[in-house]
Amino acid sequence: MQITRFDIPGLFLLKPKIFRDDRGWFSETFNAETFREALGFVPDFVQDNESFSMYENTIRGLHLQLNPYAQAKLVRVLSGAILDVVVDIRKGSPTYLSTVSVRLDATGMQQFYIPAGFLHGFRTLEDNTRIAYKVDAHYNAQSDRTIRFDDPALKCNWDLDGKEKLHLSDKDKDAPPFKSLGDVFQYDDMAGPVT
Ligand SMILES: Cc1cn([C@H]2C[C@H](O)[C@@H](COP(=O)(O)OP(=O)(O)O[C@H]3O[C@@H](C)C(=O)[C@@H](O)[C@H]3O)O2)c(=O)[nH]c1=O
Repeated sequence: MQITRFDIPGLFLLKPKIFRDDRGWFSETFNAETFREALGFVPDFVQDNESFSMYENTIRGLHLQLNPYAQAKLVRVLSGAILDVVVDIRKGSPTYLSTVSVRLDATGMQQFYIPAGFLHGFRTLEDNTRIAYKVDAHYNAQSDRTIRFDDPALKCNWDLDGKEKLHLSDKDKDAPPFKSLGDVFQYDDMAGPVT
């Protein structure tokens, strides 16, 4: 498994081994032992999610679940492509409010590991984009929060030129700014494994 690290410790881009032959290919998309060997820990994933977006420039996010339902996520693309965007919102983190944008696509088969304590969202880069992600805490509607994807206080790079027609849910269109959230995550409580 190939691992790429970022300026924010704890985020990883993983590229599992792909076995190609005359029929096509095979890949283990998650193996707890391989994950442990690569990163030194294994998230306790409890839920697998998929979403399908019909249109390019669909934006989902920025989302989080409050504790005790805060989620680490392992995101990959099954068809199409996304720009995945995260923001470190762990108060006291050396990289507090730093943000990373990373392209994931079906052909690259990259997987993006995002620890708990981050805002997460993505923009589809193609029509008919389907993503799959594992999470280590169950969905909890009462803990679910959304923050404006284009909040200027967050400086996220969505790689937009302003001319695109964006597709957002009503919830995401009406999302409040980051400052309304308050300090919901403390770095000392959730620094997580950094390898
Ligand atoms: C996320 C989620 C949603 N739902 C339901 C609630 C709602 O009726 C419907 C659609 O939910 P949403 O509009 O929140 O779906 P979506 O905008 O795709 O939300 C997702 O966005 C990405 C960026 C994330 O990071 C995820 O954690 C999640 O927040 O599905 C579940 O039943 N379980 C879940 O785990």
